[in-house]
Amino acid sequence: MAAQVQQSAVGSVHGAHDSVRDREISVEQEHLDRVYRRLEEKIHEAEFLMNDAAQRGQVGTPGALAERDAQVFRAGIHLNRLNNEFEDFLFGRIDLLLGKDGKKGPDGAYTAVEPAEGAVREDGTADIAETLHIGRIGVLDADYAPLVIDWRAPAAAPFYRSTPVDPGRVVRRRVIRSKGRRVLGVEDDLMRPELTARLDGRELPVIGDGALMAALGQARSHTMRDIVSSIQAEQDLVIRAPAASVTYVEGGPGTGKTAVALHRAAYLLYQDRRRYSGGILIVSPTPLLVAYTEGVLPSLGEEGQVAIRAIGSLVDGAEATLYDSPSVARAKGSYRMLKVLRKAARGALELGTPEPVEQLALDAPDEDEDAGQWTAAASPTRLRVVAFGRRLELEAAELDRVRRTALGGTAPVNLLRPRARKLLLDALWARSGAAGRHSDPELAAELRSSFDEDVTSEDSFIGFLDAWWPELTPKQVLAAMADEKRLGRWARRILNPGEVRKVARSLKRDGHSVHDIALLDELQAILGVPARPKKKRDLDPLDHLTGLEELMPVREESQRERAERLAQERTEYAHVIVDEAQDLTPMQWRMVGRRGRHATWTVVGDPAQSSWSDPDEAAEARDEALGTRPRRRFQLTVNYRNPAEIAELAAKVLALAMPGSKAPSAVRSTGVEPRFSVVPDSLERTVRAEAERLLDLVDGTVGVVVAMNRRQEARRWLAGLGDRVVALGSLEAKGLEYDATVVVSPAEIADESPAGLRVLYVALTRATQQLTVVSGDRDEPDAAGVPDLLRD
Ligand SMILES: Nc1ncnc2c1ncn2[C@@H]1O[C@H](COP(=O)(O)OP(=O)(O)OP(=O)(O)O)[C@@H](O)[C@H]1O
Repeated sequence: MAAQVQQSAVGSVHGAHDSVRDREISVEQEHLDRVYRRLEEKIHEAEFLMNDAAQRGQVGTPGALAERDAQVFRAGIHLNRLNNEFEDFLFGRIDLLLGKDGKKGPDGAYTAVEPAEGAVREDGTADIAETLHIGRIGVLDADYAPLVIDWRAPAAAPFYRSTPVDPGRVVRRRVIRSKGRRVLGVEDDLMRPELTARLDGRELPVIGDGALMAALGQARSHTMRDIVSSIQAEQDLVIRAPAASVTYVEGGPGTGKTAVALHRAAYLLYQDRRRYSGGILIVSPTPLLVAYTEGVLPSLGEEGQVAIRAIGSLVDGAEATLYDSPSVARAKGSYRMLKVLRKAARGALELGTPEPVEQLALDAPDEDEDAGQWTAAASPTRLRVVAFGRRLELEAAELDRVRRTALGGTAPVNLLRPRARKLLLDALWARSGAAGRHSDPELAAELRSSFDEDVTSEDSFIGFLDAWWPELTPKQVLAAMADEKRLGRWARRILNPGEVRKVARSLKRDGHSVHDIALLDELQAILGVPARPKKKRDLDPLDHLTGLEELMPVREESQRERAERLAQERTEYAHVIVDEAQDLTPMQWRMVGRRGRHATWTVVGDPAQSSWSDPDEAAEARDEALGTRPRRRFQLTVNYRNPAEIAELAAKVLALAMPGSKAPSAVRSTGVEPRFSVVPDSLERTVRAEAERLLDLVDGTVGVVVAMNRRQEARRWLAGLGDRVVALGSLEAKGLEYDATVVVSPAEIADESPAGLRVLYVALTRATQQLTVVSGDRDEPDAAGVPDLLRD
């Protein structure tokens, strides 16, 4: 295919400059054409090999064949997806001075890549010795020379790590913007502006003001974009950090923690696909953030092995749909709940058989309408059986004793049932008087075993055991806790009476809160699941992964379906990434910890944005979940989201919320100051008018953030304004961003919970361009409308 030279989108006002830009675009276009020609060749090869292999069966060593086929076949898949989905398959280029690669760092990237001696002449001139193109996947030409280097390969690291302060061999770093097969533009950053560098005898041209600024200024949609073409050096260090142990990342709002976490998942898969076939779990705070970030991994060519799940969706068959008030959340999230649950799981046994058992099973997702009510047939208080022709009976006191002894075991409650059964038989045997009948131990044992058989085959015994030691499900126990008196008993000296009342009331509601999900998971561990005959299931292709087989399921099952299926089947993962980690309660840390007992971890968060009121307790739980694995700590310091004007305002709240902590520095300024608006009469009219004004000003999205208890009415305020604008409760705004935001009543948000100031800090840091703060009386605005909380 002939190279197509594309016209620059920029007009010709700038004359000579534009012709240089056009020439540079056409240079990149030629390269992209070569890449596509090569990909087409590979897809043909792949089809040929596939057909050939199908006709002739396996030839050669299966591993080697499969590996080779997989490579070409993967190229085919990528080509299809490139044509359909990717806007910028090839996105970067670096022009390098002559040099020798230095030492490899622990992450496999070259760390000390300095120019060779003599690469820069004394007069400040130098020649470009090597040019590398960077893209979403690697492509080699027919001679195995790289046409495109995968962004995750060590050789691509200088594209991200080189800075004017520490340029290494990189002279010019170029971001290429393309759509499908068409190059649309280029943006250059000069890493060594002091040099006069030549490429093929011509001076190296530099186009544009840098790609980062161009990316940051773009309008936002309701889905996050990948940042693969503009990852910054400090972020790249985190993405490529070795997987072993725990990678711990802190950074203020907008420093790219979520973006980095997602790119890290893609990087880890690239590094060691086989190891991570055990699955990567990304835990996100809200379903909104899951929906916002879901597209990033597919855009990086990865999805199958990564499950992104909200913290309220980690337990299959239960989904968080409700919010708890701060005081209920505080009780349910705290470590104290562990003791309450242990007591409840044991206490629930005494309540007898829940009715109907199946309807409340944890794995019956659609049938939990009764979760708030505990309808039980009372636990039997007498056991009557006939054995060896005699009637035997155990009364309430004896049954109680047996139950207490059985519960003295350390196994999960449901797994103690065999022990309880054995103790019942012992008690009945003692009553039978048959114990001393034989002195010969063998005969005595025989007699006992026929006694046991006699008793256990009786319907009355079987029925009794089912009612007296029913197999409990987590949902049943949680439902049993909705009774205030009962909960009061189980939580004596653990929760105060006010907490008992509120927690019990919250459990009466139809549905579960995000905090209930962690309780259900804990109960599952406390109760245990008795072994059942395993269901036959199809062979998991990942169990026998070789290059080719890995790709086969793509045809029968979409990547997404496969990811969902695997996510459901999996209970433990090879790597766990926790986003917004500062928000996890102790009980949630326990839940997440159970999913990564043998995993390596990446934990990203910002203590200043924590909505959990007791950070010390949460830190203790986190340390317990992460165990003694060594930690590698990183700090992200640059705010890519908020313009300086907005970051400065938010920093005032940070100073109140966490005195002494440092806000990240904003990377850009827009000259647009935040706007302050007071409510003259109707809050609804003020907010709606402001949202309309902002919708006119920005191309992308507008978020209206209100206190949690106003979110329903706020949705009504905005009715009919279209889907570019959304209303959010303050806790729902976590991790999201909008072109413009309206923050309604800082005082209301701050007063809503003990962590209210930190929640307000989150709300104020969501905007990429414009922020309006609307104040009511409670905010005590000054003459300029600035609320008390945001004044100097
Ligand atoms: N290197 C980068 N190039 C371009 N955009 C970037 C870069 N790093 C971050 N961003 C953008 O900055 C914004 C903030 O990123 P992200 O949401 O990952 O930050 P965060 O640290 O998780 O923020 P928060 O703590 O507020 O949730 C996003 O729009 C992201 O795409």
